[in-house]
Amino acid sequence: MQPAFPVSIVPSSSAPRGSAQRGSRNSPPRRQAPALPPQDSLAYAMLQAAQLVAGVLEGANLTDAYEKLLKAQPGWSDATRGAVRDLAWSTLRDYGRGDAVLSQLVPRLPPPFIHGLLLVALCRLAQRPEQAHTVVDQAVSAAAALMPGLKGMVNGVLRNVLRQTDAVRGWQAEDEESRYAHPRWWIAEVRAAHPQNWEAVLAAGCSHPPMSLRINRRRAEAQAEAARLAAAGLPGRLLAHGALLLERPVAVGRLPGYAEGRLSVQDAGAQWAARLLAPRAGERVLDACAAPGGKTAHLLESADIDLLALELDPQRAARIQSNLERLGLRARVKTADCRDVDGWWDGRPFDRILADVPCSASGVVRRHPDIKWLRRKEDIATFAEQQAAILDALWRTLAPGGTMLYVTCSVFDAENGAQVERFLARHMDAERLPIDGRPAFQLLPNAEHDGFYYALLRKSA
Ligand SMILES: C[S@@+](CC[C@H](N)C(=O)[O-])C[C@H]1O[C@@H](n2cnc3c(N)ncnc32)[C@H](O)[C@@H]1O
Repeated sequence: MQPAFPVSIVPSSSAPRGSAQRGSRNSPPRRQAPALPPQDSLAYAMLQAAQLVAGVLEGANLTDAYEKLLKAQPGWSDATRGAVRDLAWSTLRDYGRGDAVLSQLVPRLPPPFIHGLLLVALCRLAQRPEQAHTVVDQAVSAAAALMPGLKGMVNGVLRNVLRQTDAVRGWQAEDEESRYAHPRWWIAEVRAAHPQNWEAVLAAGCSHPPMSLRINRRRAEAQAEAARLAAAGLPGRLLAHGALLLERPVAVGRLPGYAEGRLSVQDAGAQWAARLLAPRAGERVLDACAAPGGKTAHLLESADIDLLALELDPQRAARIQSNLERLGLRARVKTADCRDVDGWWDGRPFDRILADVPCSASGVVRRHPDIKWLRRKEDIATFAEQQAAILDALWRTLAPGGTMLYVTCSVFDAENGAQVERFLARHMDAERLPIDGRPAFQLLPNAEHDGFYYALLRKSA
């Protein structure tokens, strides 16, 4: 799968000098800071990606940091935005691979920017070995712009890597974290939960994610919409449950029909939620952890229901409203902690509840590769506690005979099967309804969809 924006960025020496270059002929003479490379150069994209990677190494959220950067750089071309994104995301997907090499070649941990830059360069060298010398030159230019005193070190390390390709392969193969590009504890969790498929799950976690669309059946017909997109150069395949899997990802702004609310971007795995909960016209439905509202909207597209959407984070709650407006849908949206039932519930029970709980996001790690670097094993128990509290609180608000769909985008058992087992042990009035003949529906990430877990729980009448 190709990245959304193929990186077609030129080396800095052949690029025209861009507006990012500091100083001008008319400026008064002063001590010159080293010039930034031109914006359309690989060196510039590497420099920006290195800063994003360095931020993550110090604990920053990648998506937030990237969005902040885009706001600060409104003049970037699509190519520059795409190149920076692709370099940063690819580098972070490669967890452990660069560090297996650096631990052999660099005696002391370099400053975060240089550490990030070396990781970006190593990832790019692995992706484009035929451009090895350009990659090294561009990495050195990036270092020269921000930390000129360390450009010789960057040059030396990367040239060493080029001279020792067999040794590099050996170091990476020896080390489990490098071989599977995931933290060791994570590998162990996946291996225990999915003994037959653990290597495929880890490989999917390092791949480029697919892009799927959800057709708004109130405004468009699936086959006709797929044909319209194909005619516009965006071919795709309709999957059995109605999701349209695009052959190639595309920027949302280039999707015809998006602004008109005929379609939304939603992973094919996430599109099972509305089908499995299957609300009927007139029912009272609660979407308890709703932002940004993808599943809320799908539920409303599928039936005329009375829906309450809850969300803890007020900024994220605002995104639900704007998504619903684009799609021509209506729901009551409330900012609330769904565990604080007395604070938001009017006492009228719900026929159906969607509990799409906060989780480790280990099933969508290829979209958020910073979580491989930031999560700790202990976080899983914290998520599991939070999930149990949410399930117990919501159960009070479900009508006798009603159903609750428990959803995570995790591949860890503590958040999935083990969580549901513990819930069933605590609630004698709960039974698990089989999904397609199985006790639960675990979708493992692959080329069609991300990783999700679904369990359907029914309250005794
Ligand atoms: C997995 S995301 C939901 C995705 C959403 N269902 C969708 O399909 O677009 C979980 C959401 O739950 C929210 N959340 C976390 N704890 C919550 C709580 N106690 N009450 C309500 N919302 C909560 C998070 O802020 C986050 O937006």
